[in-house]
Amino acid sequence: MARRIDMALLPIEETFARYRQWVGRLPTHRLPVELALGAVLAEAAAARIALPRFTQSAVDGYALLAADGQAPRTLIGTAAAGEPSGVTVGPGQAVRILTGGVVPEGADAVARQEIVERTGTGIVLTEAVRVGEAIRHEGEELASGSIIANAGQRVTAGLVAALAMAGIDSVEVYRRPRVAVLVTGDEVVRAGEPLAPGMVYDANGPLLRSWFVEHGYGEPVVAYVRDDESALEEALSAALDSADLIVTSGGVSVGDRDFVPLVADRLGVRKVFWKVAQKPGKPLWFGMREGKVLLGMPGNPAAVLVCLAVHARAVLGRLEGEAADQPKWRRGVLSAAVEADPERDRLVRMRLRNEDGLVMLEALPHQDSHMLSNLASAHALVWLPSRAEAFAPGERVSWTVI
Ligand SMILES: Nc1nc2c(c(=O)[nH]1)N[C@H]1C(S)=C(S)[C@@H](COP(=O)(O)OP(=O)(O)OC[C@H]3O[C@@H](n4cnc5c(N)ncnc54)[C@H](O)[C@@H]3O)O[C@H]1N2
Ligand code: MOO
Repeated sequence: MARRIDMALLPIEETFARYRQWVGRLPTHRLPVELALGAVLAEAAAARIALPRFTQSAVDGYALLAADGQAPRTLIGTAAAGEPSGVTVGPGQAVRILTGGVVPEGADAVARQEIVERTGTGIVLTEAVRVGEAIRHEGEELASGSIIANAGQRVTAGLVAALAMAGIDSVEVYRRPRVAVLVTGDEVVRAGEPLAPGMVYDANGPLLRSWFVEHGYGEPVVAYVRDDESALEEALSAALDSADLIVTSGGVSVGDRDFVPLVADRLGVRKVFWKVAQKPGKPLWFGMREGKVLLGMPGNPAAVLVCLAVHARAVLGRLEGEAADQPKWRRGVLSAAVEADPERDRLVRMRLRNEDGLVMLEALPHQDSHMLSNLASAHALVWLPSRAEAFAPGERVSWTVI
């Protein structure tokens, strides 16, 4: 079944192409490895030392020559972690060694303590050992100079550890973006305040702030703006001066008080696209001014969520120099039929279950763009391309983490 294309709405795939084309990378800087957590590497990181650095024992036991079999050995020294024995082991000799201790010259195996009996001045093995037993050899994991991570890779806690272990104390990374959030709407009231008729509690401020914090960008600057052209102009101008990524919520559709496109244009933000073939989040507006990105998100909270999970992720990846140009899509199987939309791709919040190795996805109720309550049970945001007929149980679909 061919997709019915609404020319006014940009397909989601095309938005990724536009971000790739328009959004440049932020400058790079050098950071101590631990401070680089969450940032993206701007150059490959190479091990400064071989790993293991020296041939060492994997157990607490005795370093010796395997060829002596079970003949008695005399103890001639001790090697603890960080304290090499300094002796050379010959036939009929052994060195007491602790896990991580340097294997002494001459020794070619370590007998773990459990198979050793102590005699007065020496030891006897209750079973023989093979050459190389319980030894970690110098360079067996990595040669000095091996590439541990590539440019475009995000630094995780595990990578911080791997870099540190290989003697890398600082890395060149892209600067993380500064984010400003503008929550527009005269009807928006902060939680805890009285709610006059026609007013709604603010969901987008808490959503946007928490999302950026949760994803490691720190506290964004959040401002609340009335539905007033000059108030918006002032706030947006300040945001463009201070942030790399500006996200607005509300005021981006075709209503009488939807001023974001107008004011953005007046401030010299060049529109790249407005309106995407997605549900929710259709009126998404994207533009650039001197490297600064403006994502004008709709006011409906579920539209904001979708725009964050799909579009903000893609834009942040470009700003931060990530190799991927869009969120990571995984595959799963629908456990029940789901309605399709003939004009817009649907982004549906679903519950995820693993069943015999398959990821099963089940759509949650309350998917409309003004509804958020199902987030308590949602794990996955499922991308259902626009088409006339419903999606059938068992169909394979793409999803991303929500
Ligand atoms: N004639 C048309 N009307 C609308 C269209 C259209 O194509 N033609 N598109 C609809 C779609 S789709 C969406 S999405 C909305 C987006 O409108 P705006 O971006 O201008 O957003 P607002 O009108 O300001 O707000 C929409 C909705 O969300 C509530 N809201 C706003 N901010 C918050 C907040 N911080 N926390 C909680 N809820 C918020 C607001 O009260 C509205 O109910 O336009 C449709 N209209
Ligand atoms: O695009 Mo709007 O978010 O469908 O309601």
